[in-house]
Amino acid sequence: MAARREDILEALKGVALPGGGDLVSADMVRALGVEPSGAVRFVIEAPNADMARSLEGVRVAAEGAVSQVAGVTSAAAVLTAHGPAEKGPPPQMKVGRHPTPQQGGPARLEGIDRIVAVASGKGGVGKSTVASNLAVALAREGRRVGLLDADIYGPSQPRMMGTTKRPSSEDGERIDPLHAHGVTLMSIGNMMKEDEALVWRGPMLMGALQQLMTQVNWGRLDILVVDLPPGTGDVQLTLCQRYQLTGAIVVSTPQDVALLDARRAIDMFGKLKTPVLGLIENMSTYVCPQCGHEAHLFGHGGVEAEARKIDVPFLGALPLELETRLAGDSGTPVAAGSGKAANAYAELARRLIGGGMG
Ligand SMILES: Nc1ncnc2c1ncn2[C@@H]1O[C@H](COP(=O)(O)OP(=O)(O)OP(=O)(O)O)[C@@H](O)[C@H]1O
Repeated sequence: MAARREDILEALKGVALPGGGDLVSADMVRALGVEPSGAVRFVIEAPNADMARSLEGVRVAAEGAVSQVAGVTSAAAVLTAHGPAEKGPPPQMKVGRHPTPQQGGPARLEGIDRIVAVASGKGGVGKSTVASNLAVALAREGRRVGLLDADIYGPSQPRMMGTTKRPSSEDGERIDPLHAHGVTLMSIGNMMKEDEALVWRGPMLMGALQQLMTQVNWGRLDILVVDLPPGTGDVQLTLCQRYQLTGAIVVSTPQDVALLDARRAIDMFGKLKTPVLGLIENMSTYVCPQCGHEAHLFGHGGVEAEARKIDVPFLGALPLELETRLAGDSGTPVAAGSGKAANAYAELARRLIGGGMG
């Protein structure tokens, strides 16, 4: 039997804090993740470093309590603390902080009708390419579209959408997003130098995501497309648990290894009760521009067959072509122009709109 979040939280309610109360009533549990294998990970976040140091016994007790829950195969907890408050007002809006507690269940974002996540199991299958092109194609169909690059460790939307400018903030609290190709967009990449590395742990990532979702002046949107990092990590968990998503689109190449990872991503969305709106096969066919020969470098049809097998819609196949890559590198997505790929994206956008998902 799979471990249930409610049972884990119930067990954590039984772990008392030295000053009274328990981990759950004190709202100190963050990033609770349950792997399909039954492995459970979570963060215990103390208000300050001194308190965190005094809670080692509580951490061990929490791991012990969770490991007794039915379906749990292992439990690992990490202690963190809020950092000291920043001195004085920041000169510019700064993204990256610990998340603030959120009351109630997944939240709706004011003024945003739909939130659709674009996900993949494996890296490099073209998820960011699909997210940017889909956003542009939806905008070309007349929708009000936002694009949030939540690929916090490897943001590529500033390059793909051609917006490397730093967004401004009038009050150091709210961020004014950027605009390109008819899309309102925001990426953590716009807040960093291009070659700067982010060395953040789970809570900082979750705080950054929360800021990007709630502190950006998105305005009224028909749809916010969220470009997720590859895999099944903290950002995916936080997004699905904290916000009401319309659903997720999973991108894969037809290759077996990519499909295997895509299945894991689909399984994760199932566990998080986030609907999978459909699968997309990227890098499907390659037509030689010289001789017109059609080749299937990563296989062909695997994603459609998988969609049929797990009974989710197959949203379409996108060609592997040089133009798509060059367009992404140049900052004008291929969907902004005309041609085979642009048509495929337009069709995809219409299908989503027709199905009430765009
Ligand atoms: N259909 C396509 N035809 C040609 N090149 C493509 C296609 N799709 C994506 N690419 C190229 O493949 C590379 C990887 O794509 P992209 O960054 O979108 O993948 P990703 O899945 O988002 O990767 P990451 O793991 O970094 O999140 C990019 O250079 C992109 O231009």
